[in-house]
Amino acid sequence: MANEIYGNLKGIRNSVIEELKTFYDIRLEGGQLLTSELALRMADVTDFINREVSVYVARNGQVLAVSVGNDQSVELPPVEGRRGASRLSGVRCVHTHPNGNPLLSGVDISALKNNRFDAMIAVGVTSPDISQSQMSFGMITGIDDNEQYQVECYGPLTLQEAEGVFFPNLAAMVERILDKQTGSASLAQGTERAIIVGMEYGAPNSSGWTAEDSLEELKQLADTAGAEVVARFLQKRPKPDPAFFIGRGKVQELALYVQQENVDLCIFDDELSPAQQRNIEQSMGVRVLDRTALILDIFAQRAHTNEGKLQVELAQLQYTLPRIMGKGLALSRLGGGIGTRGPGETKLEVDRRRIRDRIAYIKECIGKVKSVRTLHRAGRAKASVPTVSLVGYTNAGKSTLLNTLTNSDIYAQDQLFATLDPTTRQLDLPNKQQAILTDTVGFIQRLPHQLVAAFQSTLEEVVQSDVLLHVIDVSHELYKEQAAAVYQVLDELGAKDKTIITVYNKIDKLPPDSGLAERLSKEENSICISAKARYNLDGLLALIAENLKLKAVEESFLVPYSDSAAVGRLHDAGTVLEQEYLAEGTLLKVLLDAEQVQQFAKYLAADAKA
Ligand SMILES: Nc1nc2c(ncn2[C@@H]2O[C@H](COP(=O)(O)OP(=O)(O)OP(=O)(O)O)[C@@H](O)[C@H]2O)c(=O)[nH]1
Ligand SMILES: [Mg+2]
Repeated sequence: MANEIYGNLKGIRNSVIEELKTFYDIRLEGGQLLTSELALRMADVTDFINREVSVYVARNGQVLAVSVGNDQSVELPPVEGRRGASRLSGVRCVHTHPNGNPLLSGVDISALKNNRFDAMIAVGVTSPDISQSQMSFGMITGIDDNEQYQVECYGPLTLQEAEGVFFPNLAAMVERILDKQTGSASLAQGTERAIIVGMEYGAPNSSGWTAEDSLEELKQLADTAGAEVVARFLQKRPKPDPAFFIGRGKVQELALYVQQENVDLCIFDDELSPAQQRNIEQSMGVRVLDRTALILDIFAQRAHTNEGKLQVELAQLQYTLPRIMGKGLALSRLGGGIGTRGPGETKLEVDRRRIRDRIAYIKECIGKVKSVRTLHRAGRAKASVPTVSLVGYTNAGKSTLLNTLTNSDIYAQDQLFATLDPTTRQLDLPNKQQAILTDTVGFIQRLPHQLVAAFQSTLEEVVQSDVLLHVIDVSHELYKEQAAAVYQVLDELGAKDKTIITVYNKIDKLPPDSGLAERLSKEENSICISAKARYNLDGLLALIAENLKLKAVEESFLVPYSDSAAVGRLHDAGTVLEQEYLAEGTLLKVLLDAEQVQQFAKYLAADAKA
């Protein structure tokens, strides 16, 4: 029932019950943890009946239930969209202590843990002057080694100080910590209701992406992350607002929408500054992500290998560090009234140091993995097996192509960022030559630079390979823009000048009379294929072989039997195609890097064999 009063009501006057019912009309606006008004009205009743009064408040500030006495039988109406181990319940419990003690009791703390309340707030009612009442609150702030919730308590604070505590930031921060600790990415479970927001500003850009295209892609990213996009907003402005990015009026409009439609999450298409993100969060009272954070979130869900996880965590920490400092404002305000340096402040410094330590540690781990990889690569280079890497926009069909070319079965899906960890397979080329084919993470426009940096060691594989296959989904209307975005990332990686074969994929999806395929296949070093329909794969293999040959040369060497160690070295250096034992020595036909020929120059036997 909408305004039922729970608990033991025996002996309580009707007028008091009527007063309690009016608590349902109170709304905590603007993200405040508690208002003096609510606290004082609760204290007033408590003082009168000498029993505890509890009020349960949702994130949007609405009062969900009111109860009397300290029994725990309140049945809370379910709160939408807040489930999963790493999620708080979305409800906070405000209650009074008739004995005047403003601190949380052991019972309070277990109720906090058992119900996963957003917060447990106690108001110690000081009679007769209830305006002198103080409060404190506890929040779940982590999970310890025994998988028990850890709780931290703050206070006591005066009611005025309590009004200054901005709650949504605290709750969002705690949920992020819990996400980390339970190893679940923040969007992984439950479906969060999200709105997406884009802005068109400045001169129309030359890249060809409209703000709407980009927003459509953001929606796909949100889908991939597991959020449900319930609305999209696009604003045109001459330039971004320094404090809120979008216009302040727009922020108001969104805040209203978010409250009415029970939205959990607001995702911006552009990168927000830490201050903008904080300001918007404060005005809207929901979590705010930007494109970068969303992509990082997807990567966190997808990373499987140890290295991949480390790289994503590194990128996330680097993204979080400046933002935690921003968040500190909310926390340090807590400490404001208590001493010169409040508990929030010190804790924050500890957090920052922990993050820095962790960043240093992860960098070290990645460095170690990297040196092992460099060794492997050196081994391969010595064996002179040519390497070919697949690059391209996300969802272009890279993994599908690797599967068809190498009869493999790696994960390929119609979703963004299906592949995160590099996969390597042996590729047989028509001239009996072999190569190593590597599939990698897809690129996207405005790929977060933290990610590019974190994945540098993985992507080095790309930079080092002999030939790149740039896979392009020609059936996508923005394929040209996508290709340009890929070139930009390649440029960032220093791989723009490598030998690149342009592979126009998904040709089967083009209407037969479009003429596009004919036009594209005339371009230099390019080919039209369908990885899925297995169309023109032989042509592609031949083209790869041809490109590799440009780098490798076929030479004949005659090694005298007295120098037979050189035969072994030639086997190591290249691919031996033929070997014959003549009277003068061993004749070998070897495919090897042009640069390596010099090392064996004295054995060159250009005319030894017809
Ligand atoms: N019609 C058609 N669909 C294709 C073709 N190649 C790939 N696909 C589909 O495109 C989707 C994406 O393929 P993936 O191979 O996962 O793409 P990817 O480039 O590896 O993508 P990420 O790993 O997410 O960056 C899948 O649904 C494939 O079945 C093709 O030649 N024709
Ligand atoms: Mg893939």
